Amino acid sequence: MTDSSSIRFPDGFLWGAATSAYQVEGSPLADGAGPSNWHHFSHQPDAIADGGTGDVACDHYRRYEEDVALMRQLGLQAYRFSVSWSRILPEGRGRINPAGLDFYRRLLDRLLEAGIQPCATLFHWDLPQALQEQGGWANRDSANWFADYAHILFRELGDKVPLWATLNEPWVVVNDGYMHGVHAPGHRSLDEAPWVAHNLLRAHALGVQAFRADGQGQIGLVVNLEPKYAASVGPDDAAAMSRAHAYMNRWFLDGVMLGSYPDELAEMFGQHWPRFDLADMALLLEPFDFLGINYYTRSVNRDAPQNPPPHAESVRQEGAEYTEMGWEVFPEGLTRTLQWVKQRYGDPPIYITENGAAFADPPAHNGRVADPRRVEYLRGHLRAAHEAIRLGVNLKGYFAWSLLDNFEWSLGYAKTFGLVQVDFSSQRRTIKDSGYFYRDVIARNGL
Ligand SMILES: N=[N+]=NCCCCNC(=O)[C@@H]1[C@H]2[C@H](O)[C@@H](O)[C@H](O)[C@@H](CO)[C@@H]12
Repeated sequence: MTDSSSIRFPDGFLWGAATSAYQVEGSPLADGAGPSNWHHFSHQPDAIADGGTGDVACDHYRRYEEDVALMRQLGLQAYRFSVSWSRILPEGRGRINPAGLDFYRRLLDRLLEAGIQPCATLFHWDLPQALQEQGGWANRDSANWFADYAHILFRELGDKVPLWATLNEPWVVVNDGYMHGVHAPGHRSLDEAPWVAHNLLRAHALGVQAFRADGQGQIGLVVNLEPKYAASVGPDDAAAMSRAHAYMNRWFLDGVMLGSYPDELAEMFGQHWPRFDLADMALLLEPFDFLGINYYTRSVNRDAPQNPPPHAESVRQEGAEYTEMGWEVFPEGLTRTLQWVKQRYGDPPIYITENGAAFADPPAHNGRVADPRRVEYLRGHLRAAHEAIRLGVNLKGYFAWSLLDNFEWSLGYAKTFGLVQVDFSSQRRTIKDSGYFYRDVIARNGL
C-alpha cells in the first residue's frame, strides 16, 4: 500500500541529479586529454560485461548544452558531476591541458546561466593511466598528486563551483579495484587494498587542506553506505554482519571522523593489515563541511569464512523486490543509515549524493518511457529521507542517480539508472516518467 500522505521538505532543500565523467562524457582522448585507468581497463578483453567502453557513452562532452537544457526541463536546482583528472593533467601531474579546463568552464557557464548549482567531484574513479603506471593509489605519493590536481581545480574553477567533493566512494575503488579486481586497475591484493584505502583518505585530507587555501564554497567526502543485517540470530552471522558493517560503512568514516580504523579490519586482514603512522591518522581528521551519502540498498549477511574480508556473503530475501543490479529495494535502510551517521559522527550536514535504481525500461514510445518501478523506488526513498529529517538528521539535499542512462562500469550499458533514457545508437534523450515525477517533486518541494 503506497503511503499517499503528502510531505514537504524544508525550505532551501537542494534537489539535483548526478553523473560522473567516465560514465557520460565520451571523447576520452579529445582535445589533449590523456587516458585514464578506466579508458585502459575498459579496453581490456572481457573487462566489461557487454564489451562496452567509455569511448562514446552519452557523448556528453559534445552534447553538454543539450543535457543542461534537459536539466532545466526537469527543474533541477543542482547538478553533481565529476571532473576527468586526465583531461586537466594528461600525465596526471605537471603539464596542464587548457582545453580540458575549458570544457568544464563551458559546462559550468551553461549550468550557472540555467540557475543550476554545480556540485563537482574531483575524483570519481578515473585515475590518469600515467599515475596508475606509477602505482596509482598504492603509491604513497598519490595523495600529493591528488592535492596538486585539487589546487589547480580550486584555482581555475573555484569561482563557479559552490559545492565540491574530494572523492566518490573510496570503498568501491578498494573493494572492486583492489580486492576483487572487477574495476580498474583490476588488482586482487590483500596487501595493496589497505594502503590504497589509506592513501585515498590521505588524498582527501590534503585536498581539503588545498581547498582551505585556494577554494571557495564547501567541500565534502562522498561515501556509499549500506545497512547490514544478520541472516540468522546465530553468533556466526551476527559476527559476519559486524565485519561487513566495519568493512563497508565504518572503514572510511571512522578514518576521517574518528581518526582510527575499526579493530575488525586488522583482525580480518591479519598480517596484511599495515601499521599506520599516528601522524597520518591525525591528518585524516582534517575537518570538512558535509558528508555525501550514496544509498542504494541494504544487505543481509551470513558467515562465509572462505571468502576474502569481510568473510561474509549476502543472502537474498524471499519475497523482497530487487533491482537489475541484484540490490534489494529497502527504503527504510536509508532512514536507519542517516540516523546511524548522525549519532555516530556528530550530526554532520549531509547530502544524499546518489540514490536511484536500475530497472529494465521499455524503449521510448511516442516520446514516453514508462518506468513505474523507478517512480515507486524514488517515492519510497524520498519518504525515507523525509522521515530522517523528521527524526532530526541534518539533511540538506538529494541527488538522484542518474540524470542519464550511462556506462555502468564493469556491467556496461545494460543497467540503466537514468531519469532520462539514452538511445545509445542515436544518442536521442527521452525523459522517463520518473523524470517527470522528479520534476514535480522538485516543483512541490515534496511529495
Ligand atoms: N557489494 N555491494 N553492494 C553494493 C555497493 C554499491 C556500491 N556502488 C555504488 O554505490 C555505485 C555508485 C557510483 O558512484 C556510480 O558511479 C554507479 O554508477 C552507481 C550505480 O552502481 C553507484
